[in-house]
Amino acid sequence: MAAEVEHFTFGPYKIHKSQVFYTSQLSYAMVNLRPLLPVSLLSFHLETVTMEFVLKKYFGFSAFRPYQEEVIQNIIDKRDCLVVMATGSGKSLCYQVPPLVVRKTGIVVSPLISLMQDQVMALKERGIRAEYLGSAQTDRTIQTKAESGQFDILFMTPEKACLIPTSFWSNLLKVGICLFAVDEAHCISEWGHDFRVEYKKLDKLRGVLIDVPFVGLTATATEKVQVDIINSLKLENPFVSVGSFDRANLFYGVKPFNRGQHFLDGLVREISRFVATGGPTIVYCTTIKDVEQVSKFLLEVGIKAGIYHGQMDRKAREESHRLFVRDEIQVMVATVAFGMGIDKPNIRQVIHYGCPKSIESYYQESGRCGRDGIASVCWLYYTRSDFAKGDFYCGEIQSEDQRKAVRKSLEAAEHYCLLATCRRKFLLEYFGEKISTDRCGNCDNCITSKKERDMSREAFLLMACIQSCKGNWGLNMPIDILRGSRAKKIIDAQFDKLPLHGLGKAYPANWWKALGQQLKSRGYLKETVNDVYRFISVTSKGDKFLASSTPDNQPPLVLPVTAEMVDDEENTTEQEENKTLATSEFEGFSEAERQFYQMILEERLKLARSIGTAPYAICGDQTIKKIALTRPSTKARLANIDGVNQHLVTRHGDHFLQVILQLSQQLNLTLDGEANLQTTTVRKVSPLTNVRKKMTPAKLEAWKMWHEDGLSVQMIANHTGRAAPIKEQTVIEYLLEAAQEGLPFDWTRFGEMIGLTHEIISKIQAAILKVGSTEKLKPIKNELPEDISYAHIKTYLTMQNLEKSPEAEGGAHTTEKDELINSSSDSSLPPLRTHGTPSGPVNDCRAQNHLPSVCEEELPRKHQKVSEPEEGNPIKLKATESSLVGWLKNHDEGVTLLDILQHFSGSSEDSVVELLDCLESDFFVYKKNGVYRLM
Ligand SMILES: Nc1ncnc2c1ncn2[C@@H]1O[C@H](COP(=O)(O)OP(=O)(O)OP(=O)(O)O)[C@@H](O)[C@H]1O
Repeated sequence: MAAEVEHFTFGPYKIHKSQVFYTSQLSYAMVNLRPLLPVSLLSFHLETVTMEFVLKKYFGFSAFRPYQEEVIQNIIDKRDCLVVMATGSGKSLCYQVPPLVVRKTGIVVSPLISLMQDQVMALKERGIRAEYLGSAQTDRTIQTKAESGQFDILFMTPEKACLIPTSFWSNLLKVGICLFAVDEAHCISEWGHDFRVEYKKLDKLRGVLIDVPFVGLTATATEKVQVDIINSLKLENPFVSVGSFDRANLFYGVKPFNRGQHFLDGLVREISRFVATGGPTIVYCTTIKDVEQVSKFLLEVGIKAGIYHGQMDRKAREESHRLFVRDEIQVMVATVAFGMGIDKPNIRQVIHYGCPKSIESYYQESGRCGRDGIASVCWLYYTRSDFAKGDFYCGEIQSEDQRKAVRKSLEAAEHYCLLATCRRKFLLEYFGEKISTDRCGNCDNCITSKKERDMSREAFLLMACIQSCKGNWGLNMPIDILRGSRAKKIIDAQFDKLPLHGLGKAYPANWWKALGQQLKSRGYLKETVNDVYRFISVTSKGDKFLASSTPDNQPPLVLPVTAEMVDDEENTTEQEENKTLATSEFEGFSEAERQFYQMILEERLKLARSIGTAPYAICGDQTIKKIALTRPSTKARLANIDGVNQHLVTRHGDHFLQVILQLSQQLNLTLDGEANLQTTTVRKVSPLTNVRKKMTPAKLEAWKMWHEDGLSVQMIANHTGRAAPIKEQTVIEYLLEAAQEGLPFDWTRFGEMIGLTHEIISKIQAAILKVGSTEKLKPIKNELPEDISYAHIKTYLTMQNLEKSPEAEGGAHTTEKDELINSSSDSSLPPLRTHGTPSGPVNDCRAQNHLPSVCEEELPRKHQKVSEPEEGNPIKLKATESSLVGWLKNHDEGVTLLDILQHFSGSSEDSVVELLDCLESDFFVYKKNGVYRLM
């Protein structure tokens, strides 16, 4: 890292560094000098100041995951942090971003050399200056370079951190250290697994690294372990961020097995299926003997499998690791020695051949799977003898406390194996997380088929969906909706917006037809025939069933598994994992696009080989999928794809564009399509279940009281079942949140209850138009009369967000005054755009027959003034790089191409588009959902 400069010079301007704010806003200097500076100079400033810019530039992502921003901000503010988040949730970003924002070195202590090496490789591929110090480092100059601040991120082992001379730290402190992160911080605790004694000594550095925030990060820490980490690292008033442990994209399954030829044949068959679809697999064995045996079987059928265990020499282990991480071999058979040190995001299957020694290690090892969020599978095979290994695992452990902890963890692992109920629930509750549902729908126990079984949930879904179709269709339509079809007829009727859309993907169409047949024969459904058309509807018996059901809870409805269902269910059960992958992997892909995807994966592999890195370090599978679906023809469009960083565009952009063009021609695919990749992280956990997971019990309870028990907001607020009354405003917010989460919602009742009239809506719309953004409510409220409350504004915005037209949903009622206002409509106002839903079709009243007040034609004349200055502006502005950047700066919420063309009416559309293309490929401007924003 270069020595820190005191002043920045821009032509005649000299700015002291103190005038540059390291915040998510543009710097002081930029704001003041923007109109005078060419973009090439602005870039320097943009790069130094924004967290979002760092995220897109180096990582290619357009949005932080929920907790990341807070943790990063706290680190930048020099506060100690403890981050406990699921594997693959994006913890690393929390220590990777601050050094790039504040331009000081971040120190990261990591337990394994291989892990550090992989992370360094991936960071370098993003244009980040990263290195590591540890026994395997052969370059003796690294330490000297590091202490002069030449690296953004410096990894080191705990041993190195403790042994390195104090002069190293004092030199580095002079040039600047922005954080001291301890990754896999559970190693610090004797209560956790993987206890490492050197971790306990790290606290000594507190006295050396004064004023440097310490950050502990781990994916597996019970409350006890969290306390241990805080105490051991002496974290002072830490910002603690504990997220969900749920890995929703992972399927969990367990089977007992007997070691032997027969089982191994089956296992090899199963692995072959994954390998055929390009799904990297790890097989964890409990002994080296098993590693050798399983790999021998795999090699015999021609599967290239690597092995990894503690008795191999270091070189052989490293080579095995390298080949797997770089996609040169698809299967790794290993002992737990191949544990924390894998940073490969696209592992699709983790098999445990034998019960692991603790539930923590199982969670950690299985968690290596699907870190890129794509559906993946974790199978655990156990024998009863595995449970008797407690003494063996205790080995040489002296401490009685630790022996106890080891035994307890093994017991928990045994419990997990023998469980008859939801495995995810068990795992989450083990880590202290409560989930309100008993069935996740994505583990073997939640999907097991029987000859006769309770199909209440499926019946609920089908009947509710038929009801949503309002008796206007045959059985195929609701089935297609449940199965997530995006056929034209479904899009046209907006059935893809139904909360039920896609909830029935787990079963094929024939399965649903068989269920429909049964429900018909039992009087829950009826079919009427008109001419040659058949219409399906719910009978009064079906209505009663629906009335006594909630999305979480239905009265039992045990139905026989018919022959048609048996075939499908057996298939579903036996090959659940493959089906999940096969369907979700290529959801939304045409056959040609699927081929395109496979071919471009190959190209990425070749590119990675040629530059000596891992394919995932260039970009993740998820990004490759988006490329396969959009097939960008320009660097600007490539840069726009989530996961594409600046380094990739600069270094490999031309190569990628050439390959995309060539493959598109070869496969007869057009360029520049619109990606609609909603389902790449598809999982079998139903979204309704997720709703319950996301909503807190208090919110869900409020919604139930309102929706099911018909209570008023006032009654809910003062309900006697609650320890203390809550504010009515809070209840309203809870209810709006429930609507947002997709729970059934009666907008008419809600609108009436809060007194939302058309007149009020018109006023809110006009206020929004005047304020120009919906990001903050206060400015909107300030534009409105006293009697229009935040509840009105929030309700209106929620409906907009959910693309609910107040009229169609009955969310606003009409008063005489409303009619008067509506009759004085005017068509001169620009379309209303709300934050987050920039130009959705539902807002376009020419396409939809929705509430007039949502459309510009119907806004009252008195609001016309709002847009007059723009319209009446006689000066035709010309767009240049700096004028465009300057103007975008004032539109945080983004603008459409039309907005830009209207503002810069002195420039042609072609020249504006060309300018935008340049700005996009240079990472100044980012386009999302048709809206341009400054990065
Ligand atoms: N804001 C984001 N947007 C999109 N993807 C992200 C974001 N943050 C992280 N990721 C991706 O999520 C994946 C997992 O991230 P990361 O390796 O940081 O997880 P982790 O929590 O550190 O996992 P582990 O505990 O296994 O080390 C990576 O592929 C990473 O690129």
